[in-house]
Amino acid sequence: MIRIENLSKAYHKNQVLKDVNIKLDSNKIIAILGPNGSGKTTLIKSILGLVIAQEGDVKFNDQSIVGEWEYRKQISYLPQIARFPENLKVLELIALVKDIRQQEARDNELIQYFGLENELKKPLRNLSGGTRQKVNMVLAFMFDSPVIILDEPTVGLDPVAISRFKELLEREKAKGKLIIFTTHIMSLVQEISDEIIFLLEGDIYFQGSVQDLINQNGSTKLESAITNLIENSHA
Ligand SMILES: Nc1ncnc2c1ncn2[C@@H]1O[C@H](COP(=O)(O)OP(=O)(O)OP(=O)(O)O)[C@@H](O)[C@H]1O
Repeated sequence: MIRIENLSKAYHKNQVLKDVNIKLDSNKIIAILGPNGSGKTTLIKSILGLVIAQEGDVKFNDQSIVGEWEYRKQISYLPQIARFPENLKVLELIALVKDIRQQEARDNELIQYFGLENELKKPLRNLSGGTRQKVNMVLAFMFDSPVIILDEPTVGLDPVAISRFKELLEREKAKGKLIIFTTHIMSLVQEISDEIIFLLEGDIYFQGSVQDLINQNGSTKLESAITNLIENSHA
């Protein structure tokens, strides 16, 4: 579905992605992992066309995304930090995004699912951090997009909301979608991902299943397998 081919991106002298090659297929939940500053958000933004790489290409259904924007209608995106005008009310924000996208939306169902009924008339500046993230969840899941990209989706969410989020992801995957997410919470990765892509200093250090990573790095837990992976890479 998505192919990243020989992608290199530098911000001035800071080489963030180095000749990255990845294939991302439907019907999977894929976790992009790596230490702070390893290039996860840059990689995601390259898929979305928000970051322009110096070299390489991103193909969506075998077509290069360079100069294209129509393909974006097939992707839903939850950014790491969502920036919207603070005076907008929740209901107005949802209406605005629906208006821009012009696609059928299941916002009401998700508002109930995340218990946001009493927040709809509040301006964004009055929302708690977790409630903001629930609103972002509604925006990310309300269109029936074949690809869903989530940059640190569980930040600020309480345990009930996290459990609802996981349930939602499984349901979306069952529809044959491709779900890509980043997180620093290894228990979440172990629980829900089919595949891991591990980035380190702009290189792909590992791509495969959680079990393969654990087996390769001689540990029983994902967290220690990743620590071993990083330590071995500096050896
Ligand atoms: N717009 C930008 N201009 C200049 N440098 C940038 C820009 N965006 C990111 N960077 C740099 O690129 C590198 C990778 O950043 P990126 O946000 O992709 O990392 P990340 O893996 O998502 O990190 P984190 O886990 O902290 O979210 C960092 O060194 C960062 O400072």
